[in-house]
Amino acid sequence: MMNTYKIAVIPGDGIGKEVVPAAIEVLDSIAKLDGNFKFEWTYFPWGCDYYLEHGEMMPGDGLETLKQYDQIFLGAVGMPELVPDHISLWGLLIKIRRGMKQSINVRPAKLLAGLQSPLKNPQNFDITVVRENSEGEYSDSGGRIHTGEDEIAIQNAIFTRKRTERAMRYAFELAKSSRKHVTSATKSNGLTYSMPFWDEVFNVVKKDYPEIDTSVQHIDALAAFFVMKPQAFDIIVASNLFGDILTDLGGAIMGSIGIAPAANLNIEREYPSMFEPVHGSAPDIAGLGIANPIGQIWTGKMMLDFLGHYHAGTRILTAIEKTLSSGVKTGDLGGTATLEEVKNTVINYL
Ligand SMILES: NC(=O)C1=CN([C@@H]2O[C@H](COP(=O)(O)OP(=O)(O)OC[C@H]3O[C@@H](n4cnc5c(N)ncnc54)[C@H](O)[C@@H]3O)[C@@H](O)[C@H]2O)C=CC1
Ligand SMILES: CC(=O)C(=O)O
Ligand SMILES: [K+]
Ligand SMILES: [Mn+2]
Repeated sequence: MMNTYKIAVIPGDGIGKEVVPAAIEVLDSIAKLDGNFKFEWTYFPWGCDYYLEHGEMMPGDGLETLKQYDQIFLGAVGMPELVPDHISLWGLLIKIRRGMKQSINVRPAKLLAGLQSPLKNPQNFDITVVRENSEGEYSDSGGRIHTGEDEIAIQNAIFTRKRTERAMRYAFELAKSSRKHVTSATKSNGLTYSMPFWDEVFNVVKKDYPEIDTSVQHIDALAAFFVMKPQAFDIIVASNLFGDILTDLGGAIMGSIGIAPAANLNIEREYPSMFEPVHGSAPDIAGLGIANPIGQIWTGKMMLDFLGHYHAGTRILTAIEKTLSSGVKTGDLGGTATLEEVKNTVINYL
């Protein structure tokens, strides 16, 4: 039976507009080769250009519109010289994550064939960070009062038992089909309420998974271990901000944040999930045709996995590794290839 997936496409800003069409070409190629499914792409021009014209990042009924699609494929958001980042991200990216109840963000990092990690002697690491994606330190609770010397900024971090537990349970479920280890990223030595709570919830949840080994690390030490011994980790569960920071580091130890993929999941499948790479809009290289499309392409593989097309997803990752092994790499990986060359090479290997 031929499945047709209706995908809402939001290239967004900067290099999002370059890497998204490239990844879509790759996804259309694998669909053709596979023969069991195809995509119907609908583009939405939402982002900072839209904001500059309309005063909002997406139309008022944008979330309702998105609910009509099977999944969302997004590039990146942000044009910091013209729109403050908290306006643009909260008006689109974070609005969708929350509005579509994408409470889990899954971000793998593994040593790929053909890639030079900046680590001197990298062991074979394969980590998945499960990031709580709907609350925590990313919060619009707080305020600013007074001016000048008296000025105060308050930013509340919000941790609910329900969502903390949901992220942790997802991590344990992943660990069952992985190497059966979950590490909790904490900081209960410096934060007196949120992270002791996080630790307590972790201790309760782990009792339901006696077959899974666990460890707890403060986020500062964990960041150091990502560099010193990334092979020691399997599944990591982290709060919104800790997971955010850790996964740029995960990209870096693979070779570049330009290759790191991510999936914002509505695990209940009540609303569409959103697939967007770890990296941002990279204004420093936008428009030059030299952005690395691999993060977005690998993100497309995660979308295929979520749709149940594991074989097609594996073929994409294999084609990525063959491309890198053949030396076709963009500048962030020390190569000289353009985005176009990398994309075409991936398609050829497919
Ligand atoms: N999920 C999203 O939409 C995100 C959006 N942002 C936004 O993006 C803008 C820029 O933020 P930055 O902190 O500079 O992070 P960034 O990830 O856009 O860029 C950091 C560095 O990595 C490089 N880089 C990123 N992706 C690359 C790729 N695919 N190929 C080659 N090089 C790549 C950039 O050129 C830059 O030097 C801001 O407006 C920020 O708020 C940042 C992170 C995530
Ligand atoms: C904004 C950002 O970097 C993230 O949430 O992934
Ligand atoms: K992104
Ligand atoms: Mn980030």
